[in-house]
Amino acid sequence: MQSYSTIVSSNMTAILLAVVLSVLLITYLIQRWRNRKIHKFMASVPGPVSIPLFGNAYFVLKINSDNLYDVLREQMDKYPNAGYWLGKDPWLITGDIKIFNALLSSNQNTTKTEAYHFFKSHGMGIFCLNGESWRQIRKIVNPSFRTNVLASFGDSFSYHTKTFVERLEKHSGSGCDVDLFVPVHLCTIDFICENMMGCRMDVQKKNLTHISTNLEKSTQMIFTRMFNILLQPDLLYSLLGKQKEIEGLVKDMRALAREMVELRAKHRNDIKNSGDTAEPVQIFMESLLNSVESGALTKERAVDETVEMFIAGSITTATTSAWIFKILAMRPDIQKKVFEEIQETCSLDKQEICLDEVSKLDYLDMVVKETLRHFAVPFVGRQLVEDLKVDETTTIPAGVQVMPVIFSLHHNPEYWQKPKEFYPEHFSPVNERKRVKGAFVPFLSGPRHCPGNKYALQSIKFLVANTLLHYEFSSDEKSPEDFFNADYRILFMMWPSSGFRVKIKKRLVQGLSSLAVQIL
Ligand code: HEM
Repeated sequence: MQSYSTIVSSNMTAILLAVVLSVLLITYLIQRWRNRKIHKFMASVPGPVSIPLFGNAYFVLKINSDNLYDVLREQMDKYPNAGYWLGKDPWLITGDIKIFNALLSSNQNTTKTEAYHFFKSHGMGIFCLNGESWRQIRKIVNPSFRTNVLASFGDSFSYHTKTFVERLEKHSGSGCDVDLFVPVHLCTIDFICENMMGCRMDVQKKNLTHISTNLEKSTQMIFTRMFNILLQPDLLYSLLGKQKEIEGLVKDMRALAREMVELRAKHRNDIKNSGDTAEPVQIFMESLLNSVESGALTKERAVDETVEMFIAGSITTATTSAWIFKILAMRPDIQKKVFEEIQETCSLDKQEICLDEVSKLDYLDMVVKETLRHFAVPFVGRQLVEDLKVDETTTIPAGVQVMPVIFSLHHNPEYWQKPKEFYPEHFSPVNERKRVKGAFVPFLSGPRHCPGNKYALQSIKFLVANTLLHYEFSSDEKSPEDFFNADYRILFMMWPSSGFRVKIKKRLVQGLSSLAVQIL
């Protein structure tokens, strides 16, 4: 027979358990009631089966940085506009143009999802900031991309492109494959350092390849972390030694950024002391240092912003340019057309294509845009802080996290004649006029669009056109007929799993054959 005290103790345990369960149930019901709009909305959109408590977290568990694109593409095929519960967080993953347009034009819903915080390992700047801090820095950044500022970059593009052409020389004619990413990236880093920060750092001449390869590795680590729940807690990340590893990878890039802030600050002082009162061109670093002088920003924040601009401006333009060289190598027909346009449009006796002429290369412009259609930033993320009205029948409630999937919109057969092919004619003037607004958004649109969009197009076209004057590109790799279903990994943008390998040969065209030699 059970003693009195045992009976009392087991009754107490049962009561305690009932209280705990009741509290949990009541908390759950209150939460559910508070979030009833979200639950109602999530129930109204299709999506994969959700398991109680875990939701669709199993969907994230199977993702790693190598299969991220495959998993997302497969999900988008099944559910072009779907709700996912990732633990307690409601997500809408969408390729719907109406949602894109409503979200991107919203002045209220500019807050990025929490996953962006993992980029703080690079630096806590404009890319990760939200609210007032973001607005403040955006005001500093915007003037750096005005037309008069962009027009002042010609000499710098020319100087660093000559170095790039010179560095390719050792690879030309060998018949061997060369992966172009690092050489192109060093060149776009040189562009950014001079045009945004006002410092000629000559990373190509100093052969600072580790700045590029380390940035590739740290970015890969951040993307892996974003999609691996186990790596997300800061403490665990540090204990596993990952935080130290990433800090080691970004150390020299941050040192370079700090050096540029110091160099430019000294340059400003020297000018002031010399009595020169001429107004300098308002490049990015000038605006940044004005804010440091006025006390609006600390010097440490200026270093963070310099790092962000360095990364945002260099890796994206390098990926796009490297893609173009690869596409031209795989598609000699397109390469021939681009080169013929250069011959017809530019006065080659100067042995260089200047910025003005670059802006007249319409077919090259179409090739760049088609490259961005296929291989742009694949998706972005926004946390709704206010209800988002999409149309008369649909409002997405505050609290939902929205992931607009750009590659899905960019391959939607409703907007593209040959969605899976590489077809520059998608951007012919006739087709551009016919296209629905918002169907092509490699730089997004609205208040949080990419401020570097015009600079990006200008620098990519300058580099590609001037390189084509000297070299022809070829490849043993066949151009995929279906780019949508090819193999990619994701590092800010889409990267070919097979790398950016091409063969390079000096171009032998009458009147041009000696150009590379003269430039060298
Ligand atoms: C082909 C080249 C480029 C592409 C495809 C591209 C694309 C994008 C996209 C999609 C975003 C939004 C990211 C998000 O919200 O998650 C963005 C933001 C940004 N981009 Fe670009 N970008 C390119 C080049 C550049 C260049 C050359 C610069 C600077 C020189 C630049 C500076 C920035 C900055 C500062 C942001 C953050 C803006 C903000 O949050 O307000 N980008 N870019």
